[in-house]
Amino acid sequence: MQADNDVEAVFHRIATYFGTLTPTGSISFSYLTEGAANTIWNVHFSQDSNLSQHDASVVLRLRKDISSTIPTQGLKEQFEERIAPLFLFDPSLLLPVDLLQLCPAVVEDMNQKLHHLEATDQRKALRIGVYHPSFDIEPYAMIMPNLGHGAGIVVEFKPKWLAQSPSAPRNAQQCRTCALNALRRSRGVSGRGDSGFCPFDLLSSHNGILSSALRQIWDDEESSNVQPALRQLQKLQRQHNEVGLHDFLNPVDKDFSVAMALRDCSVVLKIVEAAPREECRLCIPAVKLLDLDLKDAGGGKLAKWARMEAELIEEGWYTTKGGPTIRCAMAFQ
Ligand SMILES: O=P(O)(O)O[C@@H]1[C@@H](OP(=O)(O)O)[C@H](OP(=O)(O)O)[C@H](O)[C@H](OP(=O)(O)O)[C@H]1OP(=O)(O)O
Ligand SMILES: Nc1ncnc2c1ncn2[C@@H]1O[C@H](COP(=O)(O)OP(=O)(O)OP(=O)(O)O)[C@@H](O)[C@H]1O
Repeated sequence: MQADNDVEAVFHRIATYFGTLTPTGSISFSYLTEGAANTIWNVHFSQDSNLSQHDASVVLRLRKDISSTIPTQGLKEQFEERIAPLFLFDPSLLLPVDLLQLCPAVVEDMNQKLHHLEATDQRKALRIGVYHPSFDIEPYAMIMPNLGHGAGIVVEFKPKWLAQSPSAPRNAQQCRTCALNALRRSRGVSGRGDSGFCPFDLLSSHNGILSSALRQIWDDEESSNVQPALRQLQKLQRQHNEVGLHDFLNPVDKDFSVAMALRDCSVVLKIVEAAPREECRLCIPAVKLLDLDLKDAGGGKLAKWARMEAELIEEGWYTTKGGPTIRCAMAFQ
């Protein structure tokens, strides 16, 4: 059957990724998780496969059929041209990402799995109803190492805005992230960008402040490896800082794609038991930045950014203190 042959061809392409030209056994995919724009799938090999030692060691990332995503091949080119050069100081912060050609049957199977997850209440309510484009429209996925594979635990957070918005009032008491979190909490909504701490605390030279922020995401004092990566991210955000209300309202000749990507990426930390003679109980051998896709200002995004910034300014979210649930570092400067 053609569909089986196609799936076999995908299997061979994934085997080639691992340097194996004659794979045995079979391959399957299981849903791992998803964000607003992409779904993430574990890659499994049957026990009798000569690739079984690689079971769940890589993931596939498929874009969703929404106006804010662009073809995966173009996304990869943009990443290589615009994002990778920003991280030459430490390329290990980025995950190696490759393109993988899928086939109609695999894409269809994954869409059916999303439907099944919905029918069995295993897909978050806010993600329901969005699937992948058909193979004709999007033949590629990204393939990359699974950060959750192997020993240790994985902790993830979004640092969001590590530089204040250029259009925040001079007398601001809250940073861009805390101001938006306060607005959203007042409306009973919050997303992954609300980690429960002020992003500036992540850059604090005061150990107690840093530890207390990080304890919102994992329950230990170890933090030494995290700040260099965050400082670099802050530096890059400052270099790409044309993201004020004036910029969004006057977008001609402006490019927000890198600036807004730098403000919406995730930090993933791998945490493992330290060797017995180490000072700390745990250590962080890997810090990675995920989801640095360039942001497309189309599809209503530009209007959203302008509206959000205008609301924060006009409704006074920058200038009020956050209240009992938000402790912004700016209010303590
Ligand atoms: O607008 P923000 O700052 O809330 O960021 C959005 C994120 O919300 P967050 O605040 O991190 O919970 C939002 O994240 P979640 O929905 O919380 O996973 C998306 O990352 C969204 O980007 P896109 O639409 O997928 O390109 C993000 O939108 P843009 O960065 O593209 O505006
Ligand atoms: N290589 C990976 N290994 C393990 N988990 C991953 C990997 N890549 C992504 N994930 C998980 O999948 C989630 C969603 O992935 P990703 O951030 O790429 O989606 P997105 O739709 O672009 O996110 P957003 O909601 O920010 O737009 C991540 O937050 C992370 O938990």
